[in-house]
Amino acid sequence: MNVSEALKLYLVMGSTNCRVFDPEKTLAEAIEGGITLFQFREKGNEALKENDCLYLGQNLRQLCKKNKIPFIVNDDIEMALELHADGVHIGQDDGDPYRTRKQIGENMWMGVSTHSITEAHKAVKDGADYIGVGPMFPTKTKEDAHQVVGPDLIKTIRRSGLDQFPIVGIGGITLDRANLVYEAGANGVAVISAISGAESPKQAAAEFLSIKATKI
Ligand SMILES: Cc1ncc(COP(=O)(O)OP(=O)(O)O)c(N)n1
Ligand SMILES: Cc1nc(C(=O)O)sc1CCOP(=O)(O)O
Ligand SMILES: [Mg+2]
Repeated sequence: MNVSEALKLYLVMGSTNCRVFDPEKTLAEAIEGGITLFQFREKGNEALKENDCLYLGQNLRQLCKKNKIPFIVNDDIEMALELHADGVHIGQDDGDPYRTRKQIGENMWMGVSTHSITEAHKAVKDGADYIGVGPMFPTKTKEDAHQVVGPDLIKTIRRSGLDQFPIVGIGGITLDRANLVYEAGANGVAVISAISGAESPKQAAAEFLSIKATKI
């Protein structure tokens, strides 16, 4: 699977986002529903620490491996290497992408968060394999989220020369709004609460996929 295909339905999640089931069951259900990429993002006041975090990461990594879903680790490059992850995701304040690339080598994917055209072009120049663009809509999940940029920023980035580069929209994406992100030109949507907080993560994931299939 190449990066653009993997971005189609990207579940981002950690233990603090799982409202109905435990993280392992939430991920297993979402995989059954058809997610195409997973990011382990263990964040927030109640986040697991050290060995507990590593243990959960190992379990989720195993689940992804068994089901051939690429596994990305958020922020923590050491953990990504320890878990033999398929990639890392870093934000604008998470350190130098060149250094990250040196640490992970050429075989792991590097995703970079962006909130403007300038950041998008810099991320590409710095060697990102994909960019996350957000927030698409207001979100309560990330306390320190940037101001909303909306799907229009994806359209503008596409028109600015990055017409084929792998792009995923993130932030406040629900079943009702996903269509706007796909239509703006994203390869996919990255979702936390709309899947990990759903009564049925499996059904939620399947419904996201059906939107992509019918509206593009
Ligand atoms: C796919 C994707 N896009 C953006 C982010 C946000 O990264 P960042 O700005 O570093 O914020 P945190 O997630 O670390 O709080 C992401 N994780 N994934
Ligand atoms: C992790 C994250 N990054 C964002 C960005 O804009 O870069 S918004 C966000 C939170 C996404 O959670 P939900 O799908 O529940 O809104
Ligand atoms: Mg980060």
